[in-house]
Amino acid sequence: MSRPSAKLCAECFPGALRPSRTLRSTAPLRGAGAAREKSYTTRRNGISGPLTRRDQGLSSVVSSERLALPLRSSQKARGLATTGSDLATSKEGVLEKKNDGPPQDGPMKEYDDRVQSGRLRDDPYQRAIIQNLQNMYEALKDYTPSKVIHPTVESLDPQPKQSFFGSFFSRGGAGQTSKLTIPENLPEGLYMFGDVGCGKTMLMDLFFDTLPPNIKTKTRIHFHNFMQDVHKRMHVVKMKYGNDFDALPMVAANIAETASVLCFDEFQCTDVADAMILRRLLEILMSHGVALVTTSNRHPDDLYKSGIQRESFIPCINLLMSELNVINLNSPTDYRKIPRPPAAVYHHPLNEAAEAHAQKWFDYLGDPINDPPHPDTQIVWGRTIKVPRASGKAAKFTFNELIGSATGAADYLELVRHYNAFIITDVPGMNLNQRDLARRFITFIDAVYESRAKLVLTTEVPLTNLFLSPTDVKDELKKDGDDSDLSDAMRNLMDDLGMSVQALKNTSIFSGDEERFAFARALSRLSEMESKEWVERGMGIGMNEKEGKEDREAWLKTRSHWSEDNM
Ligand SMILES: Nc1ncnc2c1ncn2[C@@H]1O[C@H](COP(=O)(O)OP(=O)(O)OP(=O)(O)O)[C@@H](O)[C@H]1O
Repeated sequence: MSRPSAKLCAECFPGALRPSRTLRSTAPLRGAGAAREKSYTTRRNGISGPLTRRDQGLSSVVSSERLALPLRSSQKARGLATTGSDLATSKEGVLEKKNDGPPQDGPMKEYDDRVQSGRLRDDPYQRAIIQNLQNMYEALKDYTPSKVIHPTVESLDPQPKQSFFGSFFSRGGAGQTSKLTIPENLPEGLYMFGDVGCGKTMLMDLFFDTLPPNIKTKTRIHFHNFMQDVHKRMHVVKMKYGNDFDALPMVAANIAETASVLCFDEFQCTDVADAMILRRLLEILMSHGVALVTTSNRHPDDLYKSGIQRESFIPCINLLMSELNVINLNSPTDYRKIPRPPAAVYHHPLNEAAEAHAQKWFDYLGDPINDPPHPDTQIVWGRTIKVPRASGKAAKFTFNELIGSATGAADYLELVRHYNAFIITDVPGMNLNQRDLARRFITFIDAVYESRAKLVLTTEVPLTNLFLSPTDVKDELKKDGDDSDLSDAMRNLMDDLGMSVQALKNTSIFSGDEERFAFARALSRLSEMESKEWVERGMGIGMNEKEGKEDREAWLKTRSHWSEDNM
């Protein structure tokens, strides 16, 4: 049966008839991105100095000192679209959070309040970013997203066969000029990037919490979880209409229906499956009038750096550069490194005391009286993950059991949905030869951190040497053959407990920036997760029954990430 092409068109998206900006994905959109270019600075652990090659690659970075940009005329545009996104029911029960909180004054006022009450330190770099978030808030106050128009099944039927990658990267026009249009009145989104621990997520959350009340639907989600959900939804649609069916527009329309503001934490692309659909996905979302805000550890130019078919991903980078305000949070402070009382959740070496340590925490975080330790299982995509010891909401694994039975982000996300405390014993020091194990373990640490769960470890070596021994680093640095570099890097290494980001940047141990960031972030997160505040949150320590209950509820609320609630 011959059916119309699956190319997105005005017929599927009548929004094209509204005043709009047309996307042309093939022509380099650098012009638009470059137009926003102001100047750039670099943050290397607070050390200023000549720009490195990588820094110079940040050609379109807007320095946070210069970020108080005027609103665009489109941001000022009012009332061009009709109301339509104030529906709050999600078809598949995911993705949406209804915004029916009290009217707010916006992120700037909230930041001031938190600084005044001592909850935040005043940080001039963050203030510059907040000014941009405040601008977006002002634009959103006058924004009425138009009604989402869902594509028809006929319009999405299969296109003629192409190569596997080719068909995904180019469907709907990555390789051609797309007919998608973005409404003129859509407030310009934000892409905030910067080093680990400098406050990107905190700023985005603050913005999310203070969105104006006219924004009826909003979602804040970890990007990993978001993409997982998108793939799941696509799978469901394809099961229904066939493998060649162009599921993405349908899925994107459903998402747009549930979120007129979409905030992504830790935007990244490490996976060809994501790379294949990202540009179209974001483009369709914006064409439905979804305003995007995202945090990332990297500039758009550095996304998917050594990925398969990287060149096909360039239109996605161009889209981010042209449609979002790309800003660098170059704060020199890693807030996670600010000393906090350690709660001794990590123990090394693997001696007799280590097992006692693990048991003590398992008893404390689990529920040995009502739910004595027992084996448990969780199912991910039809696969079984064995949990050797579970009690209450705590799970205890040896490192080998964990890495052997749960091996990827999907598994770890499933685990953090079911448990809120993890005791992992016998963690070995990992060196160059165990990169794979280290990668998996870092993914696990990220999942635990994101879900605000608690983590107890017994390790062979101190945490700072966990993924890399000083000998590895020394050997690696020697390869440079430059003594001054070597001593500098080694001094950094020693000064910063052997693990400064700068020293890592000088080595080739990690196969790319993606890994270096993941590694540095994991260490930063581990240090936050050993703080007394982290460990005691929700445990009601030193509180009466009522306070303890409130403390627990507040903590469970911070854990109630989108995926946890809804998947
Ligand atoms: N101005 C501040 N004063 C006090 N604490 C802060 C401030 N900014 C951020 N923090 C705290 O520092 C920690 C790290 O911040 P956040 O998670 O936002 O960093 P990030 O840049 O998103 O890091 P990553 O890239 O690793 O996700 C959080 O606990 C956050 O609440």
